[in-house]
Amino acid sequence: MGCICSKGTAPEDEIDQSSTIREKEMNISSVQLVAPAPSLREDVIVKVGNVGGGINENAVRVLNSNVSCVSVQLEDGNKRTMIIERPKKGQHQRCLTMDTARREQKPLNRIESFLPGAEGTAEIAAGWPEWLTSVAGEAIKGWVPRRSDSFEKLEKVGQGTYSSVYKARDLETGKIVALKKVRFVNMDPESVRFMAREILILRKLDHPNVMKLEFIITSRMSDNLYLVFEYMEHDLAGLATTPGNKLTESQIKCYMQQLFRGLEHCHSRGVLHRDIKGSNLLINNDGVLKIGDFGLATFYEPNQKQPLTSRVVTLWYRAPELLLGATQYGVAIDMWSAGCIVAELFAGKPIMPGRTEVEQMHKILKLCGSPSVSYWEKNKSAHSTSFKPQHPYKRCVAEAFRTFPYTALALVDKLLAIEPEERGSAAAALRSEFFTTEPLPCDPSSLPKYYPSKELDVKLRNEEARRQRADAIKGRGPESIRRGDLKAVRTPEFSAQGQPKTTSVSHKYNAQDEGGSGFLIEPPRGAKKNGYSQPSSVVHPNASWSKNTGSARNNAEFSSRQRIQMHHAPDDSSKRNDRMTGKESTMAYVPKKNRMHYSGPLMPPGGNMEDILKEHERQIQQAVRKARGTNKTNDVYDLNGYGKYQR
Ligand SMILES: Nc1ncnc2c1ncn2[C@@H]1O[C@H](COP(=O)(O)OP(=O)(O)OP(=O)(O)O)[C@@H](O)[C@H]1O
Repeated sequence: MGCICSKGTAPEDEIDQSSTIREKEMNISSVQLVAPAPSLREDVIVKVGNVGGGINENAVRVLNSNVSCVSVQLEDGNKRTMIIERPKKGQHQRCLTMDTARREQKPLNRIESFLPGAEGTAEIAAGWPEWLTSVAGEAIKGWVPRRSDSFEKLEKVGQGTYSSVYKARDLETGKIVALKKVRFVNMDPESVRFMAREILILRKLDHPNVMKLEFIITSRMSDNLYLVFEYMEHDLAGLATTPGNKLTESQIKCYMQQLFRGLEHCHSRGVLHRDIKGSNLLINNDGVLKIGDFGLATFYEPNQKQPLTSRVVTLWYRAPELLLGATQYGVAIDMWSAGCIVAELFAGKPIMPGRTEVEQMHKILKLCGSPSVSYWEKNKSAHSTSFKPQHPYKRCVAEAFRTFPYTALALVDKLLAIEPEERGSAAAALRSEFFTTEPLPCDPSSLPKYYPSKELDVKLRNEEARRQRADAIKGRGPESIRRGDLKAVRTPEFSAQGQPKTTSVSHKYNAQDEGGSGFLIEPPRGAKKNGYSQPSSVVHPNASWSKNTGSARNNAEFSSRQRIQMHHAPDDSSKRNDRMTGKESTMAYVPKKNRMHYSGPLMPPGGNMEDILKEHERQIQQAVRKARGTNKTNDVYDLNGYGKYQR
């Protein structure tokens, strides 16, 4: 049993300094979800008891304006947790209370369900550290943090670019969970905002095929932040590459059906994932697939004018329009990635393992054919000049995948349409013959139980194999062609003018007016400055991003020319974040002949793509041979075919 009160006017300026809450018993039996009590700080509550309110009113005066959830002892002897809502101008201040007994009966972590969401006035920061509430208040609104000592860490199970993932036990429920420890350096507000975007998006989604964020762990005293998810034993990349594990057609259909269902849900909630790939498709021992890692996801609206960044999606799964620098795009980019995955599962290897953006685009054109003249017109950008092949290519999807079952080929053919509009929606994919004809998708519960087979497990397995070949291998192959280098980068979106947003830290996230991001334009999540470790796939146009950096260089439309300038006329003093190590390194001038380019459209405008690619491949081959200490052509990549898995 609890109560809700609404009493007394509280002008906004007064509440900023302190808050007086009065509560009056009312029946709010609809309150189901109750937060654990946040710790009570004595300096917060100066008076408990009647402070001038009417009869039967209890009141507390709260001094600290950041505190919005307090625990108090009422006159009737009951202990109560009071969650303070800050009123809008002219509105009454309200507080919500619930008694301890009820809380103990139902120790849930969410309080959002009884907050008047429609009114949007609640601002809850119960026990959150200030660095988080001040920057990411909206993302944690209505939630209270779980305490770290309520989980037992078991082992590390994943290492992402931005996080470490641990298997852990929830000591309250005994359930095994995954703790994703988010890395921040210096608590930079920008990296906190990127993380907040991920949290906001995860909270908006609720579907069996989408990873659910269950809790967040932190405390007032802590700099750490853990996101708590259901524990998933596998990921699709790991399963697909487990030796001897050949998926049947109906098993592939089962996984892909779940992928498209999850995508359909994300898209219906206005969320683009922007990094669909096998290692982000997590699978549990019941065969349930869930889309994970929403670190690159964004809110979008079909006709939104706000440009989005094109520097998203891991290279092998990146749609051609993104490679061409599109800043207005939609669900079709996720559909393209999904098409690459369907084909990969049937082919048994990634279908377009490009090492650079130029090479990726070249592989796409070789497989999917040259687009129409109007396509180039539509996607006119500095990039398109570089990418446009001199000779038209014929589409050869049907030929390349002739061994695929007919319905799979038809689906892949549709999803790998060069024109985004032709790829259709996730709902349309689910209605396709692929899912409706024999063999039908099997039931997830009928899928075999596997040994843990995450990308990390595969990495460890491969490392072990490499060690065994140690005699032949002197050192490692060029870092740039390892899969890690193909990672997309977490980037902010751009304001309509392409200017860095100057949103103040107290500005609330608003997917509508912020063009989907709601964050300041600052170094991409991953750039050294913002605290996340540096991701790998891009060279930033402006190596030393800073808050005051001019807009043009931060513009989503920074041209390939700018990147070309970085490669071809590097300033000795300029620095860049090393894509492989995450460390800042000086970009020294290298004589043109010996320079190797691993990322980004590297061609001067008007360059001959075929020649450059040939030279590029020759250099990579040479480097691989050198690294392996052998002159024999290595088996790392089949440069004419589809290549082998590299992890
Ligand atoms: N819920 C989970 N259960 C088990 N393992 C998980 C879970 N979530 C993530 N992992 C593992 O941890 C790895 C890293 O997680 P995630 O992809 O979310 O982090 P990231 O820092 O965004 O990584 P990336 O660099 O791939 O974007 C995953 O590839 C996966 O193997």
